[in-house]
Amino acid sequence: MADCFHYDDGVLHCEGASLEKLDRTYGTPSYVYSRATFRTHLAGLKAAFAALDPLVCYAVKTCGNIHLLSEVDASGAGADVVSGGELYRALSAGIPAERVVFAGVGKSDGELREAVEAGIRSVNVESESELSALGRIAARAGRTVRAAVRVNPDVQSRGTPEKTTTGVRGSKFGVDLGQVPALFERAATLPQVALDGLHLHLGSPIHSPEPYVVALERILELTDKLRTAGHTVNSINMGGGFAAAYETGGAPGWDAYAAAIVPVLAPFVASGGQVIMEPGRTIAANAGALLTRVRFIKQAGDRRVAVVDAGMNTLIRAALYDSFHFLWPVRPCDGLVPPHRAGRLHLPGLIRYDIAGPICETTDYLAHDRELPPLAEGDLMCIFGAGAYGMAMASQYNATPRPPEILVDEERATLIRRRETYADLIEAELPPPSATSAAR
Ligand SMILES: Cc1ncc(COP(=O)(O)O)c(C=O)c1O
Ligand SMILES: N[C@@H](CCCC[NH3+])C(=O)O
Repeated sequence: MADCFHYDDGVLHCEGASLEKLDRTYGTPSYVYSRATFRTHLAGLKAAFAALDPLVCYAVKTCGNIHLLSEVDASGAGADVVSGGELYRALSAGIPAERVVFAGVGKSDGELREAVEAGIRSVNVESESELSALGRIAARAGRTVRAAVRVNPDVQSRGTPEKTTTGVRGSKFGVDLGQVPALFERAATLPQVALDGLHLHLGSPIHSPEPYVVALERILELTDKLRTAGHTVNSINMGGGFAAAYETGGAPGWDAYAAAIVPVLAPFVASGGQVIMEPGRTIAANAGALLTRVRFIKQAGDRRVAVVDAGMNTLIRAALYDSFHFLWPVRPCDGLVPPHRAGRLHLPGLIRYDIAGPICETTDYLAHDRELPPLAEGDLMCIFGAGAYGMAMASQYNATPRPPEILVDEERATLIRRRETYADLIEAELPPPSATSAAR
């Protein structure tokens, strides 16, 4: 998996752009993306699975800026969306509706209607009630909608946090295996719903191919059962979940996933079936980084704390899931450039820090106990692997404007989302009575 963030002459660059230079133009905190990495990842994943000729539907929730989505479109990939808003993003970026699949346990009537009217590739229903609602809405619109059932295959994956596991018994996601035939029976009574696919998503990240193999074998067995009962299964959507290397070598390559998964699905494809996949993290995580600045350094008991200007409002993953993000100064003192990215680097001269954000929450840390080159107030730091679920989960908590997003293409940097302002914080709020009467 390519990574275009590298040290050149002791200074961190994204492709050919120095992060110091980006800071001078855009300030901190800022999200910086490498177009080459994003593109290479889309192409590399597709190549690894070429034998299945899959429809790759990039998970918009991961990082949904329309400039990145237009890269997705240009690569020939589609979009996996989980809300009307994500559908709007995908269509706004030019992704054709026939390459869009729509998951989600709680779609509103309005969202189902938008999907039906857009004519998307598949609405992935997650309950019998949703299937009935889809039938009613499609009938009212006088349109036929293509659908799949999201199946809960009840497969646990080792190392996947409980908080991000979706495909185990009792989860709110999908329909238990045993209930799926009943949904196909029900769909047969809904003339406007063409139910012809099965969908699964085990969770995120799934650190090895084995859980996919187990889940897909169950799905293929179910496919046989459904076909024997006279139903049609034209597509199997294996969801997302491929890991990203937050530490050097910390994830299997796509070839390793493909080596195990392709043989399982090849007979289905040979029989005319289509495979769909919904990668997110594996595409975007290492295509993006968060640039932040050390504001203050303080001693708290026996801990050395560097307070930076990015916090859980900017990147919530560490505070929410205890996730690991490698971080390092943009111009490390004494040229202490990291030889690779890992939790513990044994270099002489490192000092142990906690990296805290400015938010008024006890969990607002980006990292604990990290050995880093000596930091000074004002230093620029880079938080790596922040392209996935970074900006997408950023908030205005503590009334903090969200950061800008910058897309780098070789030496050229383009602002693809501006920094929010204080005015953005109150933009959607109606004036309070006092302000209204004062204005009169
Ligand atoms: C239905 C669905 N598909 C795809 C994804 C993308 O997952 P990942 O970013 O791990 O590839 C998710 C998120 O976990 C999801 O919920
Ligand atoms: N948002 C999570 C993973 C869950 C993905 C959504 N189904 C993360 O930051 O890792």
